[in-house]
Order: sequence, then structure tokens, then C-alpha cells
Amino acid sequence: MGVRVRDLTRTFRKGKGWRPKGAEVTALDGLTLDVPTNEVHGLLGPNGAGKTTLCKVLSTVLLPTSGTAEVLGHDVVTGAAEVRRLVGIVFGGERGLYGKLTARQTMRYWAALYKIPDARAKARADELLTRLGLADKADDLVETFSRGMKQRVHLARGLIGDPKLILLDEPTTGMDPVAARDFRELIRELRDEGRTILITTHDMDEAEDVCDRVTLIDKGRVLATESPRGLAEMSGLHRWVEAETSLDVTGVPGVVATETRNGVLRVKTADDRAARAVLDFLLDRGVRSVHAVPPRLEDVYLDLIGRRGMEV
Ligand SMILES: Nc1ncnc2c1ncn2[C@@H]1O[C@H](COP(=O)(O)OP(=O)(O)OP(=O)(O)O)[C@@H](O)[C@H]1O
Repeated sequence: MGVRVRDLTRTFRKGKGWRPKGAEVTALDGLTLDVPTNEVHGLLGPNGAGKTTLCKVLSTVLLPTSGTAEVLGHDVVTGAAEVRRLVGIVFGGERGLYGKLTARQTMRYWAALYKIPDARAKARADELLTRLGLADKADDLVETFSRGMKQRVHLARGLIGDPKLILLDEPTTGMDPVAARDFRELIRELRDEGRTILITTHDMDEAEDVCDRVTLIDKGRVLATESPRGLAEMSGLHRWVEAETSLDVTGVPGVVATETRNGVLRVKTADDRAARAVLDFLLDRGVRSVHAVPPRLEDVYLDLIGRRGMEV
């Protein structure tokens, strides 16, 4: 098992100083989760759900208040040193990069922290910078990089220690669509090399595209763990029917709403039966390019989490 979490609780006290005296906040509330090795696993949930706290516990930055967490069989408390060797963390945004170092120097600096021998560090830095499309910029200062390029430096840096578990926190924020697509391809490659990848994202299309399974977290608890498709299917949400037509289907029983985008009619139906009725209606009238589509991950997320994302 890549990650094994049992009944994990983590609380914080609000306030300033070493021992704050304010109200207690429960960031993780008895969370249980299994992520097999070789899986890209998405952590989804509103702001304040506890995703970052979970990543911090798994990377030994924070201690659990109660419960256990293991990385590849090593407990994050009693086996913290092993866990640190196995985990690579990649935070999104600008945090944790020194603008006055070049990309290559950044890699060498982190390699030194990981105590990687010089010759290997050099080879690995070159390999990763090339792999992330940064070879041409390797000797430029990081502060001259765009956000998307900084993200790639983050990932290269996170991979320097050859981690078996990679924690990615909002990794594609700020990347242009092409860079984000290449990045997702790279994530799949990393998985296929036998690594476990835990990725937090607010981008549902990204989660649907790259994750083998996702866990929906709310208020420090797991709401559901499933493949994106499985989650959509078990959600019992509205089915959509799509067709290239300008016919009016609003009179068909069970039609909830319709919209037309780029010449494609999208019909929201109440259930499978209603979707069938719309399909029959359109096929009877000679429309050929018709298909039913299960709800998207974004619809399921909004249904399960609702608009609570605003109430942090
Ligand atoms: N150091 C801290 N001190 C006090 N409270 C904290 C601390 N870190 C996190 N929290 C609280 O714990 C809860 C969970 O926060 P966390 O950062 O894990 O959420 P998240 O799911 O990563 O959110 P986001 O999507 O906004 O990144 C929040 O209520 C947050 O305010």
C-alpha cells in the first residue's frame, strides 16, 4: 500500500505563539484512506477541508493528534526518517523557491539536502531539467521564470530524491493549457514507473483526466473514494443527452433543462428512463449523432459538497 491512513485526527488551536489558547479547529476528523502503490489519487474538497493538513502529516511536517498514517509501510511518527526519504512534496505557486538561484543550482541545493552524492546529483539534475523542458533555461535565475516554469522547477526539485510517494498540492496552478497537459502526461509516466501520486486540485477536469481514483474530503472526513467515472455513475445524478440537432425536446417527459453549445444540444434529464425517452425521441426523428453521457466529476462534486466551499 502506498498510503494507509487510519482514523487520523489533527486539531489546531487558533491564536498566536508557541502555545495558542484560542478555540480548537479540527482539520482532520477520523480520516481513513488507502492508496495502493502505482495509483494517481486525487484529493478533492472545498477550502479548509483538510487536504493540505493530510499532505503535511504524510510528509512528517505535522504530527497526527491521534490515529495513524503510513507511507509504504512506514509509520509517519515512528518511521519518520524513512518516510522522509520516500516522499517528495511539490507545492503549487511561488512558495519555497529561491529567486536568486538558477534552476540548476536549485536542483543541486536540494540534492545536497537529500545527501545525494555529487556525480549522481549532477546527472539527476540534468535528467530532470531536460524531462521537464527546462534544459535551455537551466542556468537562468528562477526569479526570471514565468509561473508555469516555476511550477516545473518545483516538480523537478520534488523528484530529485527519487521519491516513491509524490505529494502534489495544486501542481498546475498558473500553467498554460499545453504545459498542464504535458505535466499530466508526466504524472502518468511517474505512476507507470511504480510511484504513488497524491494530488490535491480544485480543477475537476484535471482530476477526471489524470486520477485513477479520487477521494472527496469535507470537514476533515472522507465523503467518498471512487474512480471519477464510478463516482459519477453511483451518484444517481442527472444524465445528459447530447446530439447535433436543433429540434426542441422540452416536451419530452423527464427533461429538466436544455442548452445548445457550438451546435450541440445538451439535454439534462431526470434519470436513465428520461434519458432513454430523449434518445428515442431524437432517433425517431432521424437524428443520428446522439449519445447519453453520465454526469461529470464537477457535477458530482457540486452535488456532494454543495456550495459549502464558501463557508470556511
Ligand atoms: N497552522 C494552523 N493553525 C491553525 N489552523 C490551521 C492551521 N493549518 C490549517 N488550519 C485549519 O485547518 C483546516 C484545514 O486546513 P487545510 O489547509 O488542511 O485545508 P485544505 O483542504 O488544504 O484547504 P485549501 O483548499 O484552501 O488549500 C482549516 O480550517 C484551517 O484553517
